Amino acid sequence: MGWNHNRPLSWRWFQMKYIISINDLSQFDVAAAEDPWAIELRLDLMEACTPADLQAIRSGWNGLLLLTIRSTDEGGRFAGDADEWKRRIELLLPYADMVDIERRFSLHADWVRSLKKTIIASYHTEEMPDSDQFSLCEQELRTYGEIPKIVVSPKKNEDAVTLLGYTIEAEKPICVSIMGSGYAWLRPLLLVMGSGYAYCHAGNATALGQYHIREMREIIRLLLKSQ
Ligand SMILES: O=C1C[C@@](O)(C(=O)O)C[C@@H](O)[C@@H]1O
Repeated sequence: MGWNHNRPLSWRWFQMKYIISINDLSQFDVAAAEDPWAIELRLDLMEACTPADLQAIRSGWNGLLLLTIRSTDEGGRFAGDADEWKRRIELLLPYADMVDIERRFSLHADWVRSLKKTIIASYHTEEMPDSDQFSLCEQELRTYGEIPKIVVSPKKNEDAVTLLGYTIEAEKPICVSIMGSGYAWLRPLLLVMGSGYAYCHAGNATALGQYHIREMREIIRLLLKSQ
């Protein structure tokens, strides 16, 4: 089922969900003050994060909490296996609403779902997939997660147009984004074309090409203001 092309773009504006990604718990209050849909804790980038830390965060935050452990193969700093991944996250899971799970850790998806957590099934590549590869990846991610997230690396302008087309045609919900700073301008356009989620920062980017949440909101407001 593709995006409902009959809906006005302004309707899409209300569907867009901004996630602020942080790599240090000291950034949490600044992120929460921007009132994002969710805050992502990049556990692979943090020195320490304890259940007590998350209990304190939960007491003052009504938004959604997303836990992410990004592998080194997909752009992060976690080099452990799936069982180490589970050990790293299990004591923190009670405080989370959502968990990002890469395919290599997906053998634990049923356990995460049994704890009533929403799964963002993610894949990050430094390549630009063709249509079949994108569709196959989307289908595989949907076998274990409610929200597939596909982050790719456009190499030329034609790839940017192609990626927008994949996003329009993909089943929803989906998160489609890009790696690197070369095509950062695609991030808001992917939102407009049907990606339901955008990762932003609130002062400390966790990835190249991220916009501050206020920038992203303003770009989207200007892009859609005539709708
Ligand atoms: O996968 C993503 C997207 C991201 O890499 C970005 O480019 O904004 C930031 C990560 O923290 C997040 O888990």
